[in-house]
Formats: sequence, structure tokens, C-alpha cells
Amino acid sequence: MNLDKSHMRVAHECIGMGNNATTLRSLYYPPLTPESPIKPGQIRLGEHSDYGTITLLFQDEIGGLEVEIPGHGFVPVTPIPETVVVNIGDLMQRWTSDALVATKHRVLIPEVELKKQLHRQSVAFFVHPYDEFLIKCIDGSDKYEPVTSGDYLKQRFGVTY
Ligand SMILES: O=C(O)CCC(=O)C(=O)O
Ligand SMILES: [Fe+2]
Repeated sequence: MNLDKSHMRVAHECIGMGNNATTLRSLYYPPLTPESPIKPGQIRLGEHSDYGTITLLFQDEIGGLEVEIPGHGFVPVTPIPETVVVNIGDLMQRWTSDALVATKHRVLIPEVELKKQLHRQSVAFFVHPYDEFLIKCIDGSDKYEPVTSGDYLKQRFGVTY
């Protein structure tokens, strides 16, 4: 893929300086007791892909995170100490004309009763280009219309909320 590193760097150079949707989210999944009302098929976090370029995901040792491997369904992302999970986001998929595909993921409730009774903690760092940055297909194609990073996010939030 003809990926221009400096283009990527420029897109992300405003992280931490405003006009940028990059966010750090702390996710606390409460413990479940044997009395907790769990509906059939209930999970901790429903299937989705993230909106930005990439997401850095730090998880504890409880487990439950799964990613979809096309053709293989959802597979567990077993926690490995001091290892960060990197997910491709929807904007990156659009930017690369689908050469990189956004990672679908979800979080299940542990099957082991004892593990259910422990809380799960994760931290997600959602990386976005600065709001005015124009996302044009990097292969020069017109597969997707150019859109600024900020407008793309507004469209996505508009559909979700
Ligand atoms: O808690 C996790 O491991 C995943 C969190 C996540 O996918 C998200 O917040 O978008
Ligand atoms: Fe996510």
C-alpha cells in the first residue's frame, strides 16, 4: 500500500491540542453475582467497530474481548500481559479504500462463574485526525467522497444517537 507516513503524521499532529476527537475512555464492567439478572444472549459490549483511524486497547486479565476475523467469525483476544490491542477504525477503512478493514469487536460475559464475579477494566485510546483534515482515498480512487475528519464523525454520531 502506498502509505505516506508524513501524511499520516500530519493528520494526527494535533492530538492533545483541541480541534481533535482523539479520546481516552475508561471502561468499567461491574461484577455479576449469581443473583444478577442476565438475559439469554446478553453480552458486556455489543458488536461494533470504532469510528476513528486506530484504537489502542489496554485490557486487564479477565478476558471476554473478541474480534471478528472475516470468514472465521468472532475469536477471543486472550489478554497477554503488557500487550496492547490495536484495532483498525472505520475512518481508516474509508481512507485506505477498504484495503484495511475496520475490526469488528465485542465483549462477552465470562463463562466461568468465578470470573463473572470479578469486574473488568479496560482503557481505550481512540485516535482521530484533526477535525479539518480532509480524508481522501489514499490510492487516488474516488471510492469514497472526500470528507473532513470532523464532518465524518458528526455523520456517524448523527446515525448512532
Ligand atoms: O472494553 C473493551 O475491551 C472494548 C471497548 C471498546 O470496544 C470501545 O469502547 O469501543
Ligand atoms: Fe470499540
